[in-house]
Amino acid sequence: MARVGTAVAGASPGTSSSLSIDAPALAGQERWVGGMLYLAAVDPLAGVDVLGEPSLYWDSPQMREVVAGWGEAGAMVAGSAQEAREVLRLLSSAATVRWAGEVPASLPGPWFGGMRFAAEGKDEGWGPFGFGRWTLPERMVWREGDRLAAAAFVPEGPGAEEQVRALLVGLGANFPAGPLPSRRTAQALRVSSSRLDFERSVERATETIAQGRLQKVVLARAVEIEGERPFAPVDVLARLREQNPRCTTFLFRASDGTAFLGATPETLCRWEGRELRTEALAGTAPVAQAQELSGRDKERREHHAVVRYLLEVLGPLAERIDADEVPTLLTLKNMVHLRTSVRAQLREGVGVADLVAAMHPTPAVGGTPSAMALAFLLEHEGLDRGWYAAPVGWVGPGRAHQVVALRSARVKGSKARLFVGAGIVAGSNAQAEWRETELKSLTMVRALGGTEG
Ligand SMILES: C=C(O[C@@H]1C=C(C(=O)O)C=C[C@H]1O)C(=O)O
Repeated sequence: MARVGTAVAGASPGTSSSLSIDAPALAGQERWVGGMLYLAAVDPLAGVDVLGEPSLYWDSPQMREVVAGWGEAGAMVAGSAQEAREVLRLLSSAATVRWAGEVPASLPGPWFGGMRFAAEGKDEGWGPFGFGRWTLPERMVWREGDRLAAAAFVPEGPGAEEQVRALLVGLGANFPAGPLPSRRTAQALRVSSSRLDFERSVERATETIAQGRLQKVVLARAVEIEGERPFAPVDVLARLREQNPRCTTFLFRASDGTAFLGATPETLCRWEGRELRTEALAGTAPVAQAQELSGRDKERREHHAVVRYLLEVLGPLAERIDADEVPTLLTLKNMVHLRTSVRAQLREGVGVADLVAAMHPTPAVGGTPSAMALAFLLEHEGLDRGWYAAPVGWVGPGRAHQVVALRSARVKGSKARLFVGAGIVAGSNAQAEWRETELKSLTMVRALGGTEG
């Protein structure tokens, strides 16, 4: 059963969940009071200097969405994929916030969170994240057009509006006007990952593919990283957004403060009313080989597995689907991907909960046939992916933006566990796939090490 937790004002993640109710029972009711104001400021992340480390960050330059959040006014927890679907359905249909005073013209969220890639997992480090968890920040600051707006949320109850006003007064008076000052604290990293294990799994995958039981499977591995000093998530975020302007930079905090952060190039769904935007992103080469990428047979097969899948699963949910006829190149800092943009006009009543349930995991992170690929991963990958490669993002009434949590790491103190994967099809070569995952790891390694690279 999905649960709703309300936290006391000012509480940090981990002190929530005092109230436990059946999430669907909330539908149609207003349980939080929100208030807003505009700030004379330019960078939501700059709030770190007065509010401390944020509990969430979301920066999608493509959609012009930038949000930082502090504290937790409420949390919704899901213990399974079915519960995650219920929570997403609830948050995308019910107005959970009653606005006191001015109502924002547009607002990402206000619920932010994510879920696990798959149900099973043994890595205790993922424990505090739960299967799925979405939070309503106590204070959030976001870009609305050319201005920054700030909101505060408090559980509905006596005195709630006064509490909201007090929080807003504090935000308006103290929020730094300038951008986050750059704090370039480069540090040496100890990096380790088992090459032999990964290459063996790739070989096992190509054998299974040769036997005809699988067409594609995306194998991932973890990279263990240790810094000389504890990582400062804000500094890592600042570098991620600067170095990856075409990606969505994100941070979510678990109940014990562990950070899950990254800069992903892949959108799972941007949903608004009847409109859906999604994409197939698969097929990778170093920037220097960009011109050859579109012509490579192996890369094209990896890519087309995703396009076919999207058209197939979206078919029953859409009245109309438009996809690019040929993939284009998406150029990132040090690699290029094949990308096919897909837009759909959805059937009445289809929302983000249905989209996530139908689409995740796409063969960009799972494989084909999907069930076979997932069974293969469970048996041979030897990795608890946790929230890596899973849908993370924001949701609110009638709108949501979910990305695929790639190029990401779980960070606690001076330790980080980073995740990278690559699509395996017939003809894949273990050494080349290792090199591809090394390339993908650079996004996080550079940001954690504080280097420009
Ligand atoms: C699995 C990852 O990336 C995915 C796999 C890709 C590929 O195999 O070419 C490309 C982009 C992503 O869909 C990752 O970054 O960890």
